[in-house]
Amino acid sequence: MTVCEAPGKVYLFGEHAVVYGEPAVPAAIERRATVTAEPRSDDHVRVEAEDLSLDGFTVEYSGGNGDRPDVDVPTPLVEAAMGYVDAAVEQARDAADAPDAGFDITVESDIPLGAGLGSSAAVVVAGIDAATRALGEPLDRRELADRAYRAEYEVQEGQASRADTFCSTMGGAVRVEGDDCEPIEAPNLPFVVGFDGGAGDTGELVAGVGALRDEYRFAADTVESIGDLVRTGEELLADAVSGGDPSLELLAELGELMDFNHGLLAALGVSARSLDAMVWAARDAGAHGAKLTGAGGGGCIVALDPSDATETALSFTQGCEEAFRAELAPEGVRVVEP
Ligand SMILES: Nc1ncnc2c1ncn2[C@@H]1O[C@H](COP(=O)(O)OP(=O)(O)O)[C@@H](O)[C@H]1O
Ligand SMILES: C[C@@](O)(CCOP(=O)(O)O)CC(=O)O
Ligand SMILES: [Mg+2]
Repeated sequence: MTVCEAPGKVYLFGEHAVVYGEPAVPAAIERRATVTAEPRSDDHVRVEAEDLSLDGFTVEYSGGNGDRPDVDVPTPLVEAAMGYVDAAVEQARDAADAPDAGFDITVESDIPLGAGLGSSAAVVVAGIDAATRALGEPLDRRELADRAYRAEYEVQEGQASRADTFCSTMGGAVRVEGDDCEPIEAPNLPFVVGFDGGAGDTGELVAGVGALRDEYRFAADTVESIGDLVRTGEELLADAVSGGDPSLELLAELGELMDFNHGLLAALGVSARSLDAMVWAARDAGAHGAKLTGAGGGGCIVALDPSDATETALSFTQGCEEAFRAELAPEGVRVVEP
């Protein structure tokens, strides 16, 4: 039995624009998805994913030949829910050259689903790592990140960047621009997350931005402006002391860019009333800056505040279901010793 856990992430800057080749800076946070993989003697894959519905469900299906599970829920629902785990298993089989490998898989996660904290990437990264290790074919982290990206790309029908999967694999803060992915040094940023209890559809939201960008020159310019903003933010981070507490001046400058980034994302149509309400509650409480994180449409915002004021204010904000401090996760995917 092999158990691996991989972190979720927040975007300091650059989501959506990163899909079109602009740079982005996500940072891994200490909320993790844990995947257990146990090889089976047959080619079946049995998945237990308690978080996927209120009651959870278990499905079993066979490998490689397109068989779908026989369960008591509509097939599109199962496929939507199972897509990422399925794609992770396929990548592991391919990497280990074991097309008929079967697994018992268990997924547990404290990353809310579809809320912009990268639950899908964490599940895919931890899943591929656990399954390849279970087959005795562990991957190096670059290959793991690459295969996890391919899994997300496939499930999201070509609408994915490498940002989430690379960040979840490596941990810490990373910079992604097209195929170019590098860990970067970053100070210990005081992230506070507000979660509205809802979710957005990543594929649909990415497609919406794509359509605007195709239709209007000014929408394409907005995407490019996000890229300019990210480059400005990167310079600020490069000048900061890595690992230490950031200066108030740096927080103020990063916060201003986060506010700007939120405005540009809202212009691209991916914010929501609940996200705007949480962003304003954070700013009113004295956060240095606040923005939605991830695909948007609903889900989470991220604010910068070393004090407790933002977390407290968010917890009293109508429409905010949960507020929490998100510690930077310096370590990416890792094996959990039983
Ligand atoms: N705990 C989990 N168990 C199984 N699948 C999960 C889990 N968490 C996330 N997923 C998969 O990831 C999908 C959500 O991914 P996505 O829409 O990209 O949102 P995000 O990555 O922002 O959380 C879920 O619909 C599900 O398929
Ligand atoms: C919108 C996007 O930039 C980030 C999506 O993040 P999440 O899946 O909502 O956590 C898409 C991508 O980069 O693949
Ligand atoms: Mg995702």
